[in-house]
Amino acid sequence: MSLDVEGLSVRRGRREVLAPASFALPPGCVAGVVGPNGAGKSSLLAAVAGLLPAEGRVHWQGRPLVPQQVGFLPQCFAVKSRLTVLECLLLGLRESLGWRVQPAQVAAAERMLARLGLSQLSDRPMEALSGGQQQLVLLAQRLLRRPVLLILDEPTSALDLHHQVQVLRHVRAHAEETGGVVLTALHDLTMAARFCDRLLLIEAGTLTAEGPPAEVLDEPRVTRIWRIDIEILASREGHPVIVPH
Ligand SMILES: Nc1ncnc2c1ncn2[C@@H]1O[C@H](COP(=O)(O)OP(=O)(O)OP(=O)(O)O)[C@@H](O)[C@H]1O
Repeated sequence: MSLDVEGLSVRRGRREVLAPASFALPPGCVAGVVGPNGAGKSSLLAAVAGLLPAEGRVHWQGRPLVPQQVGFLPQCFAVKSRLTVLECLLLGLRESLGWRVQPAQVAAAERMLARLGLSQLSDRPMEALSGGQQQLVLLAQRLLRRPVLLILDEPTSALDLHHQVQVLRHVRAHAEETGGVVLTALHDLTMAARFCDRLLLIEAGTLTAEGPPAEVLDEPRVTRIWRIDIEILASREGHPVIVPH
C-alpha cells in the first residue's frame, strides 16, 4: 500500500477525539472521509498530515511520511491578502523558488489556473474573490505542487454544483497522474460515493467502517448515523444515490 496508517489517535485537551484508527490505501486512490459534524474527520485529516499532535504511525511507501510529501487544504479560510491569484499559486512553490521566479514556473501556474477555469482571475487580489473562488485557487495552489498525499478538508463546501464536480474530477485526475493518494472529507454522501474509490466512516471519534462506497453506505447504517430516514438508489453507473424522505 502507499499510505499506511496504524493506531492513529488524537487527544484534544483531556478528551480523545480520535480513537486509534488503522487503514491502508493503494496508489491512485481517492478516499472520502465521511461522518456527522464533530465526528472527528478534521482531526483525522490533520493528524495524518502531521499538523496535529497524535499517537500512532503514518507511513508512505514503507517510510515515515514527511511534510514535503503532503498538500493540505484546511476547512476554514478567508484569505485577506493583496497577493494576486497568480502570486498565490507561485507562493505554493516556495520551496523550489529561487531568487527569481522561472518562466517555466509561471507557465505551470498559468496552466493550472486554466485547468480549473480560473485564468480570468489571474491578476485579481485574493481578498477580492468570493469564498468559492478562494477555495478553488487554494486547491489549485496545492495541486500545482503535485504532493503524493493530498489531504482536503471539505474542498467543495463553498462551491456550486458545476465546480463541485470539476474539483472532484481534478482531484481524481491528480491521484491517477501522480500515483498518489487523496484523502478528502466530504459531507455530500452521494458525491462521495460517485467520486471516491473508498470511504472511511468516522462516528463519534471512531473509524467504524472502511471500504468501497456501496459497502460503507448501507441504508440502516446511514439512517442510524445521520438520524434521517433515507433510501439508497443506484445511479446509471451503479453508484449509491442517497435520497432523504
Ligand atoms: N481546538 C479544539 N479543542 C478542543 N476540542 C476540539 C477542537 N477542535 C475540535 N474539537 C472537538 O473534537 C471533536 C472532533 O472535531 P472535528 O473538527 O475533528 O470533527 P469533524 O468531523 O471534522 O466535524 P465537522 O464536520 O463539523 O467539521 C469534536 O467533538 C470537537 O468539538
